[in-house]
Amino acid sequence: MTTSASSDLPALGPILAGIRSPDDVKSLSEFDLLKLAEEIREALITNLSRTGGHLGPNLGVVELTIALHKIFSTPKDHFVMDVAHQGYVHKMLTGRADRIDTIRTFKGLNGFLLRSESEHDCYGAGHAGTALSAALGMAAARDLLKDDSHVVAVAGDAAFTCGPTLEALNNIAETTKKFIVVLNDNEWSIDKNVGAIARYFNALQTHSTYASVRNTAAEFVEKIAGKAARNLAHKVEEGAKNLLFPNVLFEKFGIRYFGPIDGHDLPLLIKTFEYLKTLNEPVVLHIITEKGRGYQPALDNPGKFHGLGTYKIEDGSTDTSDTPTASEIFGRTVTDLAKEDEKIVAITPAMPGGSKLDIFKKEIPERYFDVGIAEEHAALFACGLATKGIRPFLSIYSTFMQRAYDMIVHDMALQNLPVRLCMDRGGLSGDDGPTHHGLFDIGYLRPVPGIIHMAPKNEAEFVAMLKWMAKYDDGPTAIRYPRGPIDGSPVDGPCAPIVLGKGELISEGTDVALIGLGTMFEMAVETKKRLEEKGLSVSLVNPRFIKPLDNELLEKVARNAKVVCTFEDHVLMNGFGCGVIEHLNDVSIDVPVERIGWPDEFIEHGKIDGLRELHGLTAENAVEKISKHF
Ligand SMILES: Cc1ncc(C[n+]2csc(CCOP(=O)(O)OP(=O)(O)O)c2C)c(N)n1
Ligand SMILES: CC(=O)[C@@H](O)[C@H](O)COP(=O)(O)O
Ligand SMILES: [Mg+2]
Repeated sequence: MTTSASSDLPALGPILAGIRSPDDVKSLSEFDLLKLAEEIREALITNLSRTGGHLGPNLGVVELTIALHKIFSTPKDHFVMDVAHQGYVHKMLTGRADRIDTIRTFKGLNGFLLRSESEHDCYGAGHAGTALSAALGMAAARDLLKDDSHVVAVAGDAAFTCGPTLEALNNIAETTKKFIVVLNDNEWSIDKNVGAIARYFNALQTHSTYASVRNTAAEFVEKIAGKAARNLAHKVEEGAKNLLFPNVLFEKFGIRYFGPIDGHDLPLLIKTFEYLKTLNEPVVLHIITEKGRGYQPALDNPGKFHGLGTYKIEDGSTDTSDTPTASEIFGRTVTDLAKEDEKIVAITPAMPGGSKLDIFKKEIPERYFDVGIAEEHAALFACGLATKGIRPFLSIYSTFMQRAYDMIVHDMALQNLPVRLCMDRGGLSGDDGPTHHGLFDIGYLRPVPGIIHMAPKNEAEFVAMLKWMAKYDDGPTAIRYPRGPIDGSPVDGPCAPIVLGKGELISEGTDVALIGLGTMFEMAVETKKRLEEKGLSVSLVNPRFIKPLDNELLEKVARNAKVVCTFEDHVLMNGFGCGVIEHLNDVSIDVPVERIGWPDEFIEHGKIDGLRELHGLTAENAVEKISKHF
């Protein structure tokens, strides 16, 4: 393997280093393609050990992606990848191999496909379930425009548990002819895939007719690729299971099913795509792959290596921290609460590891529900439970909660159902970038009548709020908390009791009123210190509640201030600060309000501190904005 001349270049093998565009893939011999696959795996394992990323999913699609670029021609043809976290190989084969060591780093390659990053990225993603619908749109446009491009949607087995995927399946056969779906089945979501669809796919792999169709499979390959391919028969028998296995699910959708075949058998994949390309009907190719293929630590622990930070190549070990993450505090607390209250249940849409509800699953499995990648269903399911007096804690990342917004309004709030919405990754998420930053939940929840929305400033308050939510049965409650630790300022003494709609007045002053929401309270504390060094008298408030706002406390500090400043890990548009401005206006308190928060734009990927500095979420900037009023 070629190592870079200097440590700042990616480690690329000679064949991979020579790939400047997919055309370079097409000119390679089968032998070199197999070598290329080895070099891509080396490059993924080596470079991602330094940057982190979605190693497991990408190791699973090396042969698939090579075969796609061997047979099809982007950007004329279109590859639409579901979630697109498995797009690193595609990036390397479309002229970005020399930047693979920048993946998910500031100003580096995005961790998902991105239209603005390359003409070969026809569609961006980050959230699951979008590929088939978007690809169908491209196919319909192709038919209208009468061009002859091919559209290939690549979706994992878990993506098929996602509502929009099934909505697309319902439409494909009535909308277009030439359309290829690749079902990349590795039996894993982030954690083990769940539900009836996962079991159905598994049944296709193990169906007893496999043995009886071996000859048929060999004939199938001969039909695809001519007699020469027949000598691949032993490969076919090994790699191609039930090639012609009648498949109810897809056939009923009017989609011809092929597979399952070995998704790591590069010659077979190439021959199969060569054949499928000639068909003028919607088809699905079911391939069986291994998540983490080629790297034993990832094969041994697909959940950990789905997406991770930096790791040691030799054993896949990662740095650990003694400081618990907010998710760990959440998982532990809700599990302990559930041991005291049999009405408490936990729900996750396919994120037991990320939400740390795997703690709950282990200790109280009978009251734990993983519903698959199905946020809309998760919210409705929680509503149903709540009608019967059950106390559902629904954990969904803030960004994925956007999927369930109508259920929050139409089902939860309108019926005043006591569902506990636990929005993990509330705030900037960092590495994953704009598709994953949880920067809009205040904006989309604040207008909803009757909803309660909280944000804790530190661990003690987080636990206290969860305990309060466990008892509060008079309607929906929501709490937002960050990715990583919530180790804000240590509590001086026990956490003051949580009282609905009441914030905390930490100090009173006559010049400036600082209101720091959630984890941004820390920045308000630092700002207070700097302002006092300038001789100013500062009030400091921990609001605790976004809704209902503590109007009495807000009026008290605003009347005594020459300027108010709010701090939030959320966009400024319709954020917490807007609520403050609205109320002060409504009670005719005419005091200027400065706001520290994210600008009205999608924030790129990168490390949180660097992005805060870049976009002015700092105590320094707060002091500068406030000082203009004196
Ligand atoms: C709407 C939404 N919910 C949850 C996630 C988190 N997520 C990212 S990848 C993934 C699992 C995808 O599994 P699969 O489609 O089988 O692809 P694989 O990683 O196995 O290749 C999940 C749940 C997401 N990206 N989008
Ligand atoms: C691709 C995807 O949506 C998940 O893998 C996500 O990247 C997980 O985010 P965390 O790392 O914050 O759990
Ligand atoms: Mg999968």
